[in-house]
Amino acid sequence: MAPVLSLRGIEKSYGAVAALKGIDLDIGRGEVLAICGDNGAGKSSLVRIISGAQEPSAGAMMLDGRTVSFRSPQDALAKGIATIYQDLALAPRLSIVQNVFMGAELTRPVLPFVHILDKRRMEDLAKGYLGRLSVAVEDMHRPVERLSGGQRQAVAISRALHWDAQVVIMDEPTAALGVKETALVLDLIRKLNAEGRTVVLISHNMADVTAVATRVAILKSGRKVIDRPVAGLDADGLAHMVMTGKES
Ligand SMILES: Nc1ncnc2c1ncn2[C@@H]1O[C@H](COP(=O)(O)OP(=O)(O)OP(=O)(O)O)[C@@H](O)[C@H]1O
Repeated sequence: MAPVLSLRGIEKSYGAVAALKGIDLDIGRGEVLAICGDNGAGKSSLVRIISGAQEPSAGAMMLDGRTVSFRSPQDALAKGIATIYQDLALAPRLSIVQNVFMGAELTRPVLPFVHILDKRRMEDLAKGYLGRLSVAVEDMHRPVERLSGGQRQAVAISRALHWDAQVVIMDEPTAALGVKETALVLDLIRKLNAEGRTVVLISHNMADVTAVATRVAILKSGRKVIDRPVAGLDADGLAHMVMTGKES
């Protein structure tokens, strides 16, 4: 599988703390890559680097084989990498449509040089994105604070679809969710992947990882200690690897 994103020798230090130590990682196009590791292993630091939220202290990143650096999360998004953090960055009081198009509102001309919001088109498109994720919401003007946790994830993912993100990074997407909502979110990941999009899943939940991931990279004390297919692993075996940093 040709990597969509490659990391070579990525280091990140915070003063005297070395959070990432020489990470080499290839993220294959169309895979669901889980990144696991104990607290403090370096997962968040790695995500912040590939999402454009912070720069590495050393090392290189290649996007589609070309060296790249991201100036900001917006820059990474414009280059096809969307990150969905646990808080989802949604505006709770605003509607589904407003959240999907936040910062990318569509307009239409009504007079020369006069444009107004194209509410109909945004509503239709938002409905289409949720439909592609098999999430049916009747009222697209419902504030997102009135949606379930899984539906909110779907709104955040719809935003990534609007930007046509090729890589969607999801940081602990099921951490705050119950069983039913977790199942919905895992299904969203499968749907995204079925469209050919690459998903990077940061998770402490080994059952989620074995349910949807094709490959797992395990970090320990800032190093990548394991990088292997998920096939043939169960949640207990994976948990053991995360704890010991060794293949069992
Ligand atoms: N802004 C920061 N300033 C100083 N040290 C930091 C900072 N961010 C992270 N660290 C340190 O870097 C190391 C890796 O942290 P990081 O948050 O990347 O790990 P993690 O695997 O995401 O952990 P968790 O699962 O708890 O979120 C830790 O030792 C942490 O204390």
